[in-house]
Amino acid sequence: MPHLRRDSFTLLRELMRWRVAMVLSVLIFALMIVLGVINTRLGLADTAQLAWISLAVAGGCIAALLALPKHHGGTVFFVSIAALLVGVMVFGLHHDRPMQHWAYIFPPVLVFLVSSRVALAGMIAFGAYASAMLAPLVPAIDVVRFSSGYGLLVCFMFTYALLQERAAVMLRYHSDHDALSNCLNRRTFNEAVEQLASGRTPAAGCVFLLIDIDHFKAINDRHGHLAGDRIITLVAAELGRVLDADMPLFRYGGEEFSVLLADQDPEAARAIAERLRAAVAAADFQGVPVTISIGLAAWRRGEGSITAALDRADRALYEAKRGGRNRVVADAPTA
Ligand SMILES: Nc1nc2c(ncn2[C@@H]2O[C@H](COP(=O)(O)OP(=O)(O)OP(=O)(O)O)[C@@H](O)[C@H]2O)c(=O)[nH]1
Repeated sequence: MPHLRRDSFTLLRELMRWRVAMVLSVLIFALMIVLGVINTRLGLADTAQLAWISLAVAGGCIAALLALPKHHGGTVFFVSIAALLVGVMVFGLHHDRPMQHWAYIFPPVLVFLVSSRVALAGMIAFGAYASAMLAPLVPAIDVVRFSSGYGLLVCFMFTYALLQERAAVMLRYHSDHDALSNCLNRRTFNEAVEQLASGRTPAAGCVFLLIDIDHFKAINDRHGHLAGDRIITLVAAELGRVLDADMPLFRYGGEEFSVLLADQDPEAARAIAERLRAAVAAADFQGVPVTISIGLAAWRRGEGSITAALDRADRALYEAKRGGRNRVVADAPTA
């Protein structure tokens, strides 16, 4: 759907990032209280002080995360940590203090921020940078030890990020598609319509096609519901064959489909609808005669609401049914 940019998953990812940042901050806060108390009891003033400073930083992070909008908060948190880690490396070099243990935090931080491939490039670059910083400060064997440990961590984190990405792609597919017809589902349709209406896509208008299988109740009654299901799947496949890749097909309801033609001229849209109708009428559905009726309505930004256009398409579909079925009808303004 090139014209219909969908961003609910991006938003979800940003909200998850905020949640992870929050959980992490709270855990570090709790850990620092424990470390602060233990170090104070052991009389280790320096490390206790470090724990109290970290406690204050974690507390500040929690406050900032609560104050920032959730879809930015997590990103700001992880970008700040990544910048802080680079700062720590530079600080270590300038003060002759090896800081390699901090470098191990970088891979998980990066994995929360960017895609697996970008994270891999970033992790390698940071590892090389940290090793180069370490080289003048410690014996060569310690640089080798650090690089080996860090390299292993990179392998694990990259694999984890790849798995996460794969799971997200599958989850997204299943949440966007209808299991019976394999078309995009009604939720995706609603989201596409909402994005068009709110101007979050470059498209300035669209044509809706509402498609309904004719006499489907009779098909179910005569051939059984399983055969009915099979016909829904086959009709969807036939419609998909006629439509171009940038013409999304949705399962709108039971035996109803919809097509959203972004920035399409109504005349051309009508020709597409005719091609769909003719293709279904000519196809062989395992000996069952199947036809479809199509209602069509155009919408342009600034010319009435998008739901009113959908309503017009629905009324045009009703006219197609009333006119004898197996036909395309455009509503009056579109025609
Ligand atoms: N097999 C099957 N049937 C479904 C599904 N969803 C809806 N139906 C059936 O589709 C039928 C739709 O019937 P109606 O809305 O009365 O319309 P129709 O018989 O297609 O007649 P017209 O639309 O007027 O041509 C109902 O009997 C529903 O039970 C489904 O997923 N599978």
